[in-house]
Amino acid sequence: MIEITGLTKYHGGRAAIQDVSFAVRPGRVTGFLGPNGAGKSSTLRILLGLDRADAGSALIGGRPYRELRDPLRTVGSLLEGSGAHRSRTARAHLGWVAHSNGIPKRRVGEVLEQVGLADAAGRRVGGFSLGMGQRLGMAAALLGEPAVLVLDEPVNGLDPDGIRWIRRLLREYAADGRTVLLSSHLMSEMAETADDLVVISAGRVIAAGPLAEVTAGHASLEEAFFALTDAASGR
Ligand SMILES: Nc1ncnc2c1ncn2[C@@H]1O[C@H](COP(=O)(O)OP(=O)(O)OP(=O)(O)O)[C@@H](O)[C@H]1O
Repeated sequence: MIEITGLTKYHGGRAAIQDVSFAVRPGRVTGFLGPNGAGKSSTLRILLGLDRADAGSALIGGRPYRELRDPLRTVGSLLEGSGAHRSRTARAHLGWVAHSNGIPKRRVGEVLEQVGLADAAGRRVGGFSLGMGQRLGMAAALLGEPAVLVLDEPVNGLDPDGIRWIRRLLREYAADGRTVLLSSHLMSEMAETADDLVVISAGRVIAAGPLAEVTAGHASLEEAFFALTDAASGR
C-alpha cells in the first residue's frame, strides 16, 4: 500500500506539486499519468526518498522510504537510467546491488533470466541499448522480491516484445496481491495494463479511480486524458 497525503514540493518558489493525495492499493496496477512537467517524477522521487517534501507525506506500508529497514526488499523502483556503472557487467552490477542490500546471490541469476538478459549477463552495461538498460533496471527492481513496485516510464525504449513482457509481469505481480505504481506516456499501453489511474496536471491530482470510472463517457483513455488535462489547464 502506498499512501500519499497533501504532498507539496517547491522548486525555486514555484510549486512542482501541490497538495497531492492518492492511495495505491495492493492487488492492482495503478497508472500515474500527466503531461510533461505535471509533477510525476517529483512525486515519485519523494516517495522513493530521493527528495524531501515541503509538506505532506508519502508512505510505503505505513512508513516513509527513509525509515524502511530493508528498502530493496520492500519496494523495487525504476527511475530514469539504471544507475549502473558503464564499465561493470550486468551480472556484476546486480551482484553489487544484492550484496549491499543483504539479498541472496542466487537472485542475480534469477532476475537476469526473468528480464531476458541471461545471455548478456557478462557484457558491460556501457554497451547496452536503451531497452537492455531498462531491462537491467527492472532486474534491480525485482531483486529483493518486493511487495511494492514503483516504475517511472518502464516501457521507455522497449520493443513490442519487451512492452508485452512488462505488461504481463506487472499484471502477474498485482494478481499476486502486490502493489504496482507506474508512470507512462503511452495511453494505449496504460489502458491495457492499469486497473486504477491517477491523473496529475500542473502539480495537482485532477482525477483518480478505477480505469473504467476515469474513462467513462470517453471513447478511449487518450480522449479522457486530453479532456481532463485540457479542462484543468483551462483550454
Ligand atoms: N530540480 C528541479 N529544479 C527546478 N525545477 C524542477 C526540478 N524538478 C522538477 N522541477 C519542475 O517541477 C515541475 C514538475 O516536474 P516533474 O519532473 O515532476 O514532471 P513530470 O510529470 O515527471 O514530467 P515528465 O513527464 O516531463 O517527466 C516542472 O515544472 C519542472 O520544471
